[in-house]
Amino acid sequence: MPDSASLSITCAGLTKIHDNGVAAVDALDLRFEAGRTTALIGPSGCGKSTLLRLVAGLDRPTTGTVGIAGLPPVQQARRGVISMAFQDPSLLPWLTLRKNVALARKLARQPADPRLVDELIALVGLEGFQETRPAALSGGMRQRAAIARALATRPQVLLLDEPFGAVDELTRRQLARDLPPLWQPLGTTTLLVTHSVDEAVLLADRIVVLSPRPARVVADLPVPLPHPRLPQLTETPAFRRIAARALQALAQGVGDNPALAAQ
Ligand SMILES: Nc1ncnc2c1ncn2[C@@H]1O[C@H](COP(=O)(O)OP(=O)(O)OP(=O)(O)O)[C@@H](O)[C@H]1O
Repeated sequence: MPDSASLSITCAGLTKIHDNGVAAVDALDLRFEAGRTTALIGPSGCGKSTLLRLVAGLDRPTTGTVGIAGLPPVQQARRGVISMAFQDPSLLPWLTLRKNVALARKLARQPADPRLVDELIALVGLEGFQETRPAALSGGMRQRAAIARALATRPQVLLLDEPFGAVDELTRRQLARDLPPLWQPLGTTTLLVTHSVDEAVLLADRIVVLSPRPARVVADLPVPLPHPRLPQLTETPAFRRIAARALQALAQGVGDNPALAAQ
């Protein structure tokens, strides 16, 4: 049972033209169901991060709206229900790993929960590094720390922007297996930006494929595979079929020959 109400996210006519005139997101109409995980994939520079920043309330739309359970993102962010983990994790250098993760709860005005903090650190494979400062962690370890920090508030909305970019392939697959069971019982609505089609299929219930800039929806694919998704699932025909469809849609979006992309 979810221990918090799930929140859906609705983008209506969402358009973002940056101050330099670059159109990053164009009239997107998308609804992300409460409690589901959606992977956003698309070519580099197509506007994925911009979309995530709009949903987080870090950027304002040029036109159109984002609603999280009907409220503007900024308002939901103030309630502390949104968590983010970005590719470039901004851990506080003077705090230990444990304190960095614990700080998230403090900032969200939630009571301290040392057991949860240590559980999350272990889950992302950083047991033994609780007292280590960020400078002594590798890039991939810092990214995993950022994921633990994002989960420490038990968020209702979780925004992950290429959170595994610097993590090695085996660890990525372990995280893809271990993380969803952590946020699913909370009813967390998760958006994951990734460049890896396999990661999208492993983690998500749905894959939205975006076109080159400005981002438009090219394909909207369900991922009807049961959880937990063990690493060996990537070798199964069902998995490969979904991954091939996502790749094909990506290639179609950039105007490539879909027959080639599917091979
Ligand atoms: N603050 C900004 N000001 C001006 N232009 C921006 C800003 N942020 C992003 N852009 C531009 O908007 C476009 C989309 O960028 P965005 O970072 O959203 O793409 P992305 O799909 O996340 O890229 P990648 O996959 O390479 O991380 C790019 O052309 C980028 O240069």
